[in-house]
Amino acid sequence: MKFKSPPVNSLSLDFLTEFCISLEKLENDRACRGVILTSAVPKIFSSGLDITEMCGKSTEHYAEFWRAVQEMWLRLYSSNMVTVAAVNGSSPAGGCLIALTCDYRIMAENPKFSIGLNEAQLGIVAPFWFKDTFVNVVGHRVAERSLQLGSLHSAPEAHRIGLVDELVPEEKLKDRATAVMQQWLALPDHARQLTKTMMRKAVLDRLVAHREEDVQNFISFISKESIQKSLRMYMEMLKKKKS
Ligand SMILES: CCCCCCCCCCCC/C=C/CC(=O)SCCNC(=O)CCNC(=O)[C@H](O)C(C)(C)COP(=O)(O)OP(=O)(O)OC[C@H]1O[C@@H](n2cnc3c(N)ncnc32)[C@H](O)[C@@H]1OP(=O)(O)O
Repeated sequence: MKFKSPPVNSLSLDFLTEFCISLEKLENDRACRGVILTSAVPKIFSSGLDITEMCGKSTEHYAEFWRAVQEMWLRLYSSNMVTVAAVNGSSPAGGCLIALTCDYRIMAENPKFSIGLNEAQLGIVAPFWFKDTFVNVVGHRVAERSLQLGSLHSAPEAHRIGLVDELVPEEKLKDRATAVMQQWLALPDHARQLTKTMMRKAVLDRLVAHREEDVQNFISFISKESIQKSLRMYMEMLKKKKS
C-alpha cells in the first residue's frame, strides 16, 4: 500500500478513512496474507496527523477525527496480515505511530530522514496507546526519554535504539521489504496470528475499554486555548521555515 497524499502524506480525516477502507478490503481478501506500507511521496513517509484537523474546528469534528485515528491504529495493530513498514522518508509523530504499529520496520539509510514521537515538541502529549505501542517496540527507558524530549531520531539513531529493525540503501528498500515479507509468510498463519494477538492483546484491550473516554480527553485537551496557540505557532514555524 503506497501513501500518496502530497505534499507530505498528512493523516487527514479523508486519508485515515481511505486507509481503513483499503486495509479492511485487504484483510477480507483471503488471497492477501501481508501488506507492505510505504510512500509514493519522495522523502516523506508521513508527516503525522494533519494539524489543520486539530486547529479551530468544532467539538464534533475533533470527535470524528480522533475516532478515525483510533480506528486506524486498532485495525493495523490487530491485523491478521503480516505488516511491514518500508519507511522511505521522514516519519514524525502519527507517521512514526503507523510504522511502530507494523510487525517489522525497514528504513532507508538516509541520515536526513528522521522518525520519532515528537508530540512534546509541539506542546501536545502522545496518548497512552501511542506510548504503549512505542514501549512495546523500544522498551520503557528509551521510550520514556524519547517521549519526554519529543525526539526525532535520524535513521542511524532510530536503528541503534531499536525503533526500526534495519536500515538499507534507499534503492534496495523494496526488495528487502519483499524478502522480509516472504520470510514472515513462510510460517503457518494461525501460529503467527495467535502469537501476535497474545503479544498485543493487553494494549489493544486498553484502548477498546477506554475508547470513548480517550475521545473526550482528546477533545478537552485539544480545545484548550493554550494548546490551540501552540499548534498555530507550530504551523507558522513550518511555513516560515520555507521562506
Ligand atoms: C494525563 C495526560 C492527558 C493527555 C491527553 C492526551 C490527549 C491527546 C493529545 C493530542 C495528541 C495529538 C497527537 C498528534 C500526533 C501528530 O501526529 S501531530 C503532527 C506532528 N507532525 C509534525 O510535527 C511534522 C511537521 N512537519 C514537518 O516536520 C515537515 O513538514 C516534514 C519533515 C514532514 C516535511 O518537510 P518539508 O519537505 O520541508 O515540507 P514542509 O515545507 O515543511 O511542508 C509542506 C507543507 O505541508 C504542511 N505540513 C507539514 N506537516 C503537516 C502536518 N502534520 N499537518 C498539516 N500540514 C502539514 C506544511 O505546513 C507545508 O504547508 P504549506 O505548503 O506551507 O502550505
